[in-house]
Amino acid sequence: MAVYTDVNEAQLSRFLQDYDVGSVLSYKGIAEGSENSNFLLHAERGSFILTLYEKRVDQSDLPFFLCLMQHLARRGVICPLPVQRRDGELIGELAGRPAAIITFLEGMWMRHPTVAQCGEVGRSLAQLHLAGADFPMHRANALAVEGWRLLWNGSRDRADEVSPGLAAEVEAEFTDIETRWPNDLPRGIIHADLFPDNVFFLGDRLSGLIDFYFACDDFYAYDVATCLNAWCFETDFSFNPAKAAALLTGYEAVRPLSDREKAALPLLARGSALRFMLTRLYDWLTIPDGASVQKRDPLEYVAKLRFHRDVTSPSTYGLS
Ligand SMILES: Nc1ncnc2c1ncn2[C@@H]1O[C@H](COP(=O)(O)OP(=O)(O)OP(=O)(O)O)[C@@H](O)[C@H]1O
Ligand SMILES: N[C@@H](CCO)C(=O)O
Repeated sequence: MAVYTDVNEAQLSRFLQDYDVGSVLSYKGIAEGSENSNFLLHAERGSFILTLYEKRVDQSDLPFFLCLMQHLARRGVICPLPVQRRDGELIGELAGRPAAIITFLEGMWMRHPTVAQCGEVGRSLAQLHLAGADFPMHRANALAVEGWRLLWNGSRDRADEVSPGLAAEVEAEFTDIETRWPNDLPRGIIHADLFPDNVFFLGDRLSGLIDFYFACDDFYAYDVATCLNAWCFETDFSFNPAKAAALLTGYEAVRPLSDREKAALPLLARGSALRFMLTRLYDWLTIPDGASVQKRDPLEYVAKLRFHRDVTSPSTYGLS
């Protein structure tokens, strides 16, 4: 579930007086998501998502996330547009939490994306990278290599509870990845969490990208690597080369990858698999069973890590 903070009608009506959306027709909490409290809001002038930002989001990052969505939406990326308050601000306060309203996007996320949908994601990711190139704000990636160490320090001692031998395997990964991690690939704004549950489709047409709350500055090719992991493996964790080729072809139709970016993909995909394994492992070990936050399987990302470790050429991903 993802309603941590309840909002009553009087509080909401008062909050909406600062906006030009008319009065509330109806609103209800949204179960999906885990970071923030989200509500579907029908107001006289349209449908919106109302988000109350909870403790896992650093409040000082909110202007970056909301201004980024505004910037991208104005440049044609299909993402929510934050609604400005009458005073021009994008962030207000509701029930004691920072809160914002963004436009509602139609569509559904795909539990089993098709090859064609992977192509659409690649294309949209490249559009996002190009549209973000002149965004003037910056945010370091809190979950870049140094951040992974902090997560690992909090889980290493219990990693073998999840899978025997995992601690030693991850230590070896760290040594290798930290030594070889590139420092000079093309970089700019990345989404950093473009998983299927953050992409809506109407049929094969992509109808929205959401959840920019991990967006930051990092290598564009790292974002591509994250999408390879999130979109191009099947539920039995097997790699689907047709989906990878479609995703990369879609991406390159908009923003061709340089030879150095291509050559780095196996390592970046390994690093990205390690990053998501670590956040999942940390949650797995620290969130109590039965808590409202959904725990995701870290072993899925151990399997992906092992796959990329054996990749010797980017041609495995369908690149020449
Ligand atoms: N602009 C939007 N249009 C339509 N639905 C939306 C929109 N934004 C969010 N949602 C809905 O709200 C749900 C939660 O949104 P979101 O993924 O941003 O939440 P979150 O709390 O940041 O969760 P997490 O980071 O765990 O995915 C989405 O799965 C989707 O159903
Ligand atoms: N996409 C992440 C969850 C955080 O948004 C995962 O699947 O581990």
